[in-house]
Amino acid sequence: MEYVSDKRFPLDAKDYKLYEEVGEGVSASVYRALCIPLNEIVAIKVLDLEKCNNDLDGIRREVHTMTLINHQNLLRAHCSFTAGHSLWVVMPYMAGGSCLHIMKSAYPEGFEEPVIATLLHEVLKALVYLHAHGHIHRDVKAGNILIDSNGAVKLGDFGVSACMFDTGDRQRTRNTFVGTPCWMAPEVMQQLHGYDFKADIWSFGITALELAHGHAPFSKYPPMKVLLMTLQNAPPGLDYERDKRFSKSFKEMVAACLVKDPKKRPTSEKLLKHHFFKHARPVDYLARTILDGLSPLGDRFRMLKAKEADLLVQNKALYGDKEHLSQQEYIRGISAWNFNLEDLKNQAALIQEDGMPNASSKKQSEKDEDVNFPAEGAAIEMENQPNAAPDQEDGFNDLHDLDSSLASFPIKPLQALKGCFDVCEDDGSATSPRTIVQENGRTEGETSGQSSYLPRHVIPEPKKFLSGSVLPDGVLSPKKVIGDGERDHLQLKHQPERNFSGPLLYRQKGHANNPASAEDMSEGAVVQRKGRFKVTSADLSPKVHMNKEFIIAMCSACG
Ligand SMILES: Nc1ncnc2c1ncn2[C@@H]1O[C@H](COP(=O)(O)OP(=O)(O)OP(=O)(O)O)[C@@H](O)[C@H]1O
Repeated sequence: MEYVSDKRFPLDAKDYKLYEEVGEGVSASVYRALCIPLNEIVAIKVLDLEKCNNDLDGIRREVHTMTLINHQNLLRAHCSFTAGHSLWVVMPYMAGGSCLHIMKSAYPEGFEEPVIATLLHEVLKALVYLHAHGHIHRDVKAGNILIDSNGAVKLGDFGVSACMFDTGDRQRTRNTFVGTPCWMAPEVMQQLHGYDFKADIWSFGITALELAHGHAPFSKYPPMKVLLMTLQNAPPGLDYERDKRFSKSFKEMVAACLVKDPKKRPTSEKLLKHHFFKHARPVDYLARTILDGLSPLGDRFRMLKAKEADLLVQNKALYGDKEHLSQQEYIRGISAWNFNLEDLKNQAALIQEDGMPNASSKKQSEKDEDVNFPAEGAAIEMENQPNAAPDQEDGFNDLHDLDSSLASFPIKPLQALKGCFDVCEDDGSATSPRTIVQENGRTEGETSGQSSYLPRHVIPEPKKFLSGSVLPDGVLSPKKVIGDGERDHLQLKHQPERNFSGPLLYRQKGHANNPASAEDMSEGAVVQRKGRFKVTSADLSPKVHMNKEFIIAMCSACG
């Protein structure tokens, strides 16, 4: 169902009054606000453009998608404009907040099945619409499912969405590594043949588990481990024993989504017909159940933030290790993993510690080889389903040593890791492209020989890498909780500069004459964004080789 709003939201920060902060994401803070001329409460996402200087394409895409979409289950932006050094995206205020925040506040063990069915039903309708219009959301997760005070559900955050109809550089984004690791489909991690809207179906299945348990599978692990576990282990699922409270149809629906072979996953349209969704109720049921008795969103957000800050300090003092920090970051609701080379090295060290070559890993490898994927949309008898791995779902099993995990990959393992990190083996080969036809029919160049592990199509043009600061110094950082006095200051600092409604145009510094830009480009191999990571391939710069050395060191350390 589509809706049309003919209200005209002003494009000037002076027409809005910012109230409390109600959410925080990778590069943005979200505030409750009043649109003064319309006397309407809205949410304003304030993106610090300076912090996003590597990903302006992503921001442009998000805002563009948010203004074009028109479906009751998708969060549509009213308008957007720049204010000072920030981009403001004005959108409907969803007073219940995200499902993740609701769980963290009141349902740490997850929701009851009728609530889950109702939530997922609404989200799936949004996916059907997006997919039919050629979009892949690429970041379906509880943190991006927002609820209004009347129970209305909207899927938000198009920060990493991609359009299937795009051509050229933008289509190439479907061969980059974007998303949040726990929710990321194996084929997105592998980057071998590109991926399509079925990646959202995998994330949808992971989100179902997240809503059922209060956290996503593997959420306690750092991204490197999540990658390996997703690729090597049987898919997570609901367990007959542990998840007795859930129905067979729920378990079947999850199992149908979490099939490693994307071709065997149902389309969103087909999934919508699954009998599990017969249990979905009208959305006011959500208002009467999970929203009932909750304190206002701003208060919840402040309390969660304070609690999590305490926990972080405690855990750092107690453990000081990455896994606990990673878990805490997940609890914060923004899954804020740092993903840089030093982190990867540290994470590799963790894997080595845990990765004991043992009988169970051998057993697992054999088990994985036997994996049978259920036919698309077919009913699955969970008892006989070899690929459901409920005991691994929370990562209880030790991670196998890298060697055995490599052996159990359904594809060439190093290829998968190379896919993850865009390792190039041979500079020279980059100049001898061969032509491959991808599954999706596109024809792309690929390097030959060993370098064919790295599909050439994932190497963006250098112009893809935005470099340096796009805006002058003195950027406002709206990340901290602000008091009223500070808020006025914040609002004053956000003086509108240019109107970014409609097609967004960003000033970009050319990198040719700019040494700092060249540096940025070489770092393009791993684009770090808190919360998600996006790995793209730059040219064959020294830093890319650092990645290669790292992978090789890691492989030999674990072998
Ligand atoms: N319209 C809204 N109404 C109420 N709360 C919102 C709204 N939009 C976002 N939020 C809250 O702010 C949080 C962060 O917003 P958002 O997800 O858009 O930021 P992000 O930087 O893209 O984050 P991430 O990458 O972690 O998903 C959300 O998880 C949600 O709790």
